Amino acid sequence: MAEGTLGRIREFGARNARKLGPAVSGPFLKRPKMVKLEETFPPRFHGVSRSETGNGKRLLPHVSVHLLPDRLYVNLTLSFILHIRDVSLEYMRLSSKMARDIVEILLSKLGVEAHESIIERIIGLKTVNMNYYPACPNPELTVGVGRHSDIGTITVLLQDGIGGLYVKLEDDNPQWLHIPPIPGALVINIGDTLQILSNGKYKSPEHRVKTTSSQSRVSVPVFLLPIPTEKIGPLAEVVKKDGLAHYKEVLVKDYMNNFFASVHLGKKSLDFARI
Ligand SMILES: O=C(O)CCC(=O)C(=O)O
Ligand SMILES: [Fe+2]
Repeated sequence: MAEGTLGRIREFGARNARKLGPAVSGPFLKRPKMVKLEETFPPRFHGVSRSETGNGKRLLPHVSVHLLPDRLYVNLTLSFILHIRDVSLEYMRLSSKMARDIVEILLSKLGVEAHESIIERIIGLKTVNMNYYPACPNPELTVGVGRHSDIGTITVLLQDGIGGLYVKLEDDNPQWLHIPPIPGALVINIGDTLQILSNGKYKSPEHRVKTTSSQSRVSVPVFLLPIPTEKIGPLAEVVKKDGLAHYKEVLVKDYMNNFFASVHLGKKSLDFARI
């Protein structure tokens, strides 16, 4: 399934990158150059988006196609994306089952009983992105995906064999560790939501993606997060043990809007909920 999914997306990306690039990057091109180089994520939460890349003159389409569950899919207007919709939704369905098991274990390690209601509350929304990063002749001119932590509860990431994903080690030791692709392995990321829920016990890793000059890369993250109208804050059981809450309760929608309102700035996104 994983190989099939990657293959379909690679083929789709290679075929459509040029078509998608100009279609989605129009408004983006009007921004000042510095912002272009810094900003790498769509300001919108769903739809088709692009990441930037460019050397000032020539735009190299660097496409990130975000597919969401049927319910929200209406926002996707480029109909040719429908060709890979089914394969990615099937992949999302399978991988979210496994992610749910991991979330249950992580909750139980916190001393929280993983009732159906809490699970639904914290991973009620599942989304899948299909990232196609074309090879960039001069990777130094592109950002790939800028440094950020994922905002949801947990992310299951499938990557092909090219590599380029880096995770930052401790804040006081700002070193970037390459996460090498391992055949058959998935990368599991804790997101900001789980950091908040666990009152900081689980930490969302800061990560970024660099492109290569010779080969395109495909990755498929499945994000599990609370629905936007949900509120998140440290879980009562954890706060009781810790004696105080390090985060305040926030509306998921507000957290997302704050995250997508600016360029990626590492873990600054968490300041929105920090006490
Ligand atoms: O492409 C990757 O390996 C990771 C992409 C990523 O960090 C994201 O979509 O949040
Ligand atoms: Fe990410």
